[in-house]
Amino acid sequence: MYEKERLKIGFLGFGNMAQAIAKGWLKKGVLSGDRLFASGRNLEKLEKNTLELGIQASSSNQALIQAVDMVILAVKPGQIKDVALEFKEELKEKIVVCVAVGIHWEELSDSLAEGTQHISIFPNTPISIGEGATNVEEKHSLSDESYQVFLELFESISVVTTVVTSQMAVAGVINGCGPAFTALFIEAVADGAVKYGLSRSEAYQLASQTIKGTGQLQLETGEHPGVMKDAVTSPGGTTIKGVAALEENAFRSSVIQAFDAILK
Ligand SMILES: NC(=O)C1=CN([C@@H]2O[C@H](COP(=O)(O)OP(=O)(O)OC[C@H]3O[C@@H](n4cnc5c(N)ncnc54)[C@H](OP(=O)(O)O)[C@@H]3O)[C@@H](O)[C@H]2O)C=CC1
Ligand SMILES: O=C(O)[C@@H]1CCC=N1
Repeated sequence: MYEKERLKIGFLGFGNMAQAIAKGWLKKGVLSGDRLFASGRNLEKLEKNTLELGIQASSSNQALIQAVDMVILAVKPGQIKDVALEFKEELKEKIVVCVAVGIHWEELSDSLAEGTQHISIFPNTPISIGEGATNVEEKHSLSDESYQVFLELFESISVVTTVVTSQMAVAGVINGCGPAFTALFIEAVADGAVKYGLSRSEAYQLASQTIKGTGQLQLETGEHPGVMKDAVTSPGGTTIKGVAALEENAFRSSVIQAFDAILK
């Protein structure tokens, strides 16, 4: 029986994504540092990231797996299968959560022992402040009890969406790549404002709060984005002039082409 209060979680690979998840749990007080473990190839580099968070670091992946109940595989996609194969025996008794882009349940199964409880997910970086969006592959081999524990942990720092295997890639462009697209937009908006004399800090604050508020408004009202746009664009007003200029430069088509670039 897994109890959230006693569960120990290990990050095999402690880069950007693993740190974001750990920070989210710590920030939200879901888990304390003594329940979190991380392993990496270079202990000195690893400790730079673990010490400030109070997480225990190890240069041995094997020791990490043995010390925990849940293992989060957070190395690069190209390294996942090698790591899974190397520690196949040790992972047999654990809950394995794979965050690698493009490594779905079926694929990872080939590198793990039969019967291993594992699930593939696609989180995003805002999880570090408890505002993540996590796509979870529908197909998994966690027991009901393990799945409940997993869900509770990830729902505490993100909105969890169950996605069929064939749509994991497209959904992942929205939540996984989306923070980069959104950051580009924030930067561009600020550049526009700075050009006309607003300070960078004021521009970033205004831009980020406007994106946050608009997203929240859409989530809470379920309003069609076009209706939200219409509510701001008064006839002959200022906003429609800006919308027209953006469309002249194929704003929406540019975004759609980003999906083509990633998925084709
Ligand atoms: N960043 C993001 O927004 C998202 C990332 N992901 C997925 O998360 C995973 C990690 O990505 P990300 O955090 O960005 O990448 P990083 O390169 O930041 O992190 C990967 C980490 O794995 C470590 N590592 C490599 N090989 C081993 C090994 N054999 N044993 C232990 N540790 C090892 C690396 O250490 P070292 O540097 O010393 O080699 C590094 O710290 C990827 O699979 C990615 O697809 C998923 C969704 C979003
Ligand atoms: O670009 C990448 O490699 C991953 C996918 C989503 C975020 N980072």
